[in-house]
Parts: sequence; C-alpha cells; structure tokens
Amino acid sequence: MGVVVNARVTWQRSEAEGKPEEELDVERGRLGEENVRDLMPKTLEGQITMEKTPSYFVTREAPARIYAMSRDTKLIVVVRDPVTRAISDYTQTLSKKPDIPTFESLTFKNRTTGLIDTSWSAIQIGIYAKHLDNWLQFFPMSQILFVSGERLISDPAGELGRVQDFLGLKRIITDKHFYFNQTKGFPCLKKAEGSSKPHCLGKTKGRTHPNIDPEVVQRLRDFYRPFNMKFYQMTGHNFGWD
Ligand SMILES: Nc1ncnc2c1ncn2[C@@H]1O[C@H](COP(=O)(O)OS(=O)(=O)O)[C@@H](OP(=O)(O)O)[C@H]1O
Repeated sequence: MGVVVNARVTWQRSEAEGKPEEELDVERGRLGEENVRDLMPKTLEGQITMEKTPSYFVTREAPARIYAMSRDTKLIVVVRDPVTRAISDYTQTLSKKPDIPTFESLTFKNRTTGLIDTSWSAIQIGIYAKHLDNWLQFFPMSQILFVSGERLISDPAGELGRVQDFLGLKRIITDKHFYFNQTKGFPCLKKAEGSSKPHCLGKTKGRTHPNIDPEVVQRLRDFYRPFNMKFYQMTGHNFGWD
C-alpha cells in the first residue's frame, strides 16, 4: 500500500522520484540492469527492498531484466476482476483527459459485430494468463504471489498475511492494524509507521466508476472468461471473477 509498517521492508516507489511512471519505465529500459540497482534505496543486511511499478507485469522486457538483476527476486502482483480493472483504468484516464470517447466506444473495434479491441491497453492488461506466460519463461510460480484485489478490500489483514508468509516475514500486520473508514468506503491503516494518525490511501484510489452499459459489461465478461479460467489453472487459485 506504499506505507512501510514493517521495519524489515524498505520501499521504493517510482513516483517518489518525481517523474511520471511511464517516463521512468522508458528511462529504466535505457539504463540497464546495473543502474536499476542504483535507483533502489540502500538496504541493510536482513532487510527487504520493495519496488513497485504497475506496468511491470505487462511489460514484455521486464521479466528478462529483473531476472538479469536478481533471479531470486520475489514478485507480487495485485490482480482484480479484469472487467472492473478496465473500468477503473478508464476512470483514471478520464480524470486526466475528460474529452476521451466513452468506455463503450473504446471497447469495440466494431460495435455491431461485437469485436473487442484487444489492443486497447485497458482491455489488454486484464488478459492475465497471457502476461503470466511471459513471466513463467523466467520465474517459477513459487516466486510469484498473486494478491486478490477484491480480498485486499474485504479482508486486508488476511491478504497481507499471505504476503508476509510469502516474504518469510513474521505476521506483524494483523486485523489490529486496519479499520473500515465509512467516508472513504475502504479499509485504512489505524496508524502509519512513525505517525500516530490513521492513514487512508489517497484521493486517486477508490474513485467512483461511471455507469457502463450492462450489455457491454456482459460482452467483456464473456471475453475474459476463458483467459480467467486459464489464469486460475496456472496459479492454482480461483479468484472468483466468473
Ligand atoms: N484500502 C484501499 N483504499 C482505497 N483503494 C483501495 C484500497 N484497497 C484497494 N483499493 C483499490 O485500489 C485501486 C487503485 O489502485 P491502482 O490501480 O491505482 O494502483 S496502482 O498504483 O496503479 O498500482 C482502487 O481502484 P478504483 O476503485 O478503481 O479507484 C481501489 O479499488
């Protein structure tokens, strides 16, 4: 969640460097593996450094680059229902560019035939099985943890429990760390490290989504179903999106 609660974990967030993530991704691509290490915070013996960039999972070159930097890297990916994910993605773009076409018109290559535009990134990113295939060329499943975005909201401590186990950390973060904030409509931390104040995620997390034509939503559900099934099979985990 971008807030360090466990002192064994140090955090690198790309936005913290003051540049848009896309720009940084390009820059990192040009920099080469050794220099990526230089961008990381200094880590003490026994500490874990985390780095988070949303586009890694869907970037073709990312698995090879990360493997070249450290083949022992543990990978954590938060996934949510790809249909909701696409709408959330669209909502984010809409907040920056209010003049873009409707979600419904961007979804289809041809609305009459119902042909979905899989080249639209909001749709492409949700084909998780395809992206995972790319990672499995370099990393075994045992080094990848998929966190359920839905459970991260309904049971944050439970999901964080899985993360801590995966990282070999003591379960320091428990139910006691969270409360449900009625105004925000999401769980928040009772207090962040070094502060006695509660901490919710920012205004850009948990935006209201626009209403989408239910027929379009259904068409997308049908589109994603086989990819979701494949993904459940590959991960051995039913995320319950269908
Ligand atoms: N605790 C809590 N508080 C607020 N929001 C929460 C929380 N847990 C998960 N979420 C969901 O996180 C979604 C936003 O994450 P992003 O996709 O923007 O993350 S990322 O930084 O781009 O990786 C965001 O998606 P939207 O609802 O579409 O805004 C939230 O649903």
